[in-house]
Amino acid sequence: MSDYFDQKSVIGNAEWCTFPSLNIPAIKARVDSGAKTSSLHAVNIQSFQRAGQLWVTFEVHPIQESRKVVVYCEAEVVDQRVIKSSSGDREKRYVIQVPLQLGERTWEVELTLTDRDSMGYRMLLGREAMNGRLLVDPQVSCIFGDRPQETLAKLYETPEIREGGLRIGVLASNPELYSNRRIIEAGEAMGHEMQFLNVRHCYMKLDATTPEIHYRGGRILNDLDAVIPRIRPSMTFYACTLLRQFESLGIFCLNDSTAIAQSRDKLRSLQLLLEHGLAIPTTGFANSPLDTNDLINMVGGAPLIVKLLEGTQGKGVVLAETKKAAESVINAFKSLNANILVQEFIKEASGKDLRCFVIDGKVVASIQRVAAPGEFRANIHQGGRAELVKITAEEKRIAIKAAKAMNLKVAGVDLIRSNNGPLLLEVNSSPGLQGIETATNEDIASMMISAIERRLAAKARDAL
Ligand SMILES: Nc1ncnc2c1ncn2[C@@H]1O[C@H](COP(=O)(O)OP(=O)(O)OP(=O)(O)O)[C@@H](O)[C@H]1O
Ligand SMILES: [Mg+2]
Ligand SMILES: [Mg+2]
Repeated sequence: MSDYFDQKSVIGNAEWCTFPSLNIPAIKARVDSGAKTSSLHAVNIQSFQRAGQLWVTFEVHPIQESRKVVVYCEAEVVDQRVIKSSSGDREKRYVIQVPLQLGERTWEVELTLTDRDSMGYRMLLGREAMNGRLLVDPQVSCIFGDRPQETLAKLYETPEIREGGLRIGVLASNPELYSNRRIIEAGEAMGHEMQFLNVRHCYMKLDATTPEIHYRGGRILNDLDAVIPRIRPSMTFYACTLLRQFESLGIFCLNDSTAIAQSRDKLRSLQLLLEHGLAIPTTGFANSPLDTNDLINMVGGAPLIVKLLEGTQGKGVVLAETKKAAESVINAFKSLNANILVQEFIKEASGKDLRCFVIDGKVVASIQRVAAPGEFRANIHQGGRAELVKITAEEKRIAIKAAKAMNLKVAGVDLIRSNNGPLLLEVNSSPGLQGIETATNEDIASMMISAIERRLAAKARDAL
């Protein structure tokens, strides 16, 4: 029996812990043998690959009820688990394994990372981490010593602050997406503080005197210098509301809410492009199936293209080879209440289109996408491949003009080459980086960051 007690230390209901590998000298943990795993309250969790392994970067606010001290951490991910929180929500969390120092002893523990700071305690010490080592005396706390305010102030005297760098939020949905990872990587390499902001985790306070945007857990985002929106179509409505709020707080958005909203409306965009004197394939749109026949004639008859207004990645684009097929497809979509447009088929494009990446009124890279054999859609998602292309001066001029017409600072402009010259297909407000960076070897992510630097430098000069 004496052996049993020799191997174990008694701890109280709360203890100060140290995580040497995370550079956290002191964090107060709630001891909870009712919980299996231990958790650390982390925000801005972003995953990345290092030497073939999944890693995460995250920020810890080690001091209770304060967000002033921020420790930037990174650790290898050892597992991902779905955890049911006390509120009953299921959340997928990263698990890391790090040495924990408590008193004189140090041992490896598993921690799940979660961005919800539970009232007060920044850490929960669960029973798995205690097994074989610790016994709990629930009546006392801080048996291994307290850390008064002065001690904490000393321990955290040198929080990492990047001088001169900007605070840039990447407003998106998936931190693991190539484009989002690249933008964060490029921003950090250029000395900025990059924060991945999940659209769904942002919420806002509309108020005449103190408008705010909060991030899940309560962090306030009002002090950002800029936001890079990378909005997936399904999140357009909510994300644009958030962007309007950022704009009203004076935070620069690389692509503003109005421009994004109108670029997501295919018909509105085509109308705008025409208003600016840009050529598009002849396009028809009608509300009623009664007008199908004339609609088909309007765009020059079959073969023709039918497009779902809400489609992306080529999914809602159909080629109808004959008039009969066109009628069936149009009427079928209509009967499902889907909004569609019909468009003249540019056969001579032979499954190729051009993607021009425009930043701040310049074409910074362009590729040609070539459809898979037997396919007319050039989308990479439909098996198309990207290849290098030299675009003409006219194509360049059209791409720049299209981005400008849509008022987009960053745009992916899609063109096809017809017998009557280049025609515009669409302008994307969150163009992907993977295909185009890989094919051209250009560092487009850094160019996006530079656009923010230029803009904010100009703003600062104006303020002088
Ligand atoms: N009128 C047309 N004539 C010939 N080919 C076309 C025409 N419209 C579209 N295509 C081909 O189909 C592909 C997909 O069409 P489009 O870009 O309009 O829709 P989408 O790709 O679904 O939208 P998004 O690019 O926003 O994901 C084009 O890249 C092009 O290769
Ligand atoms: Mg497209
Ligand atoms: Mg599009």
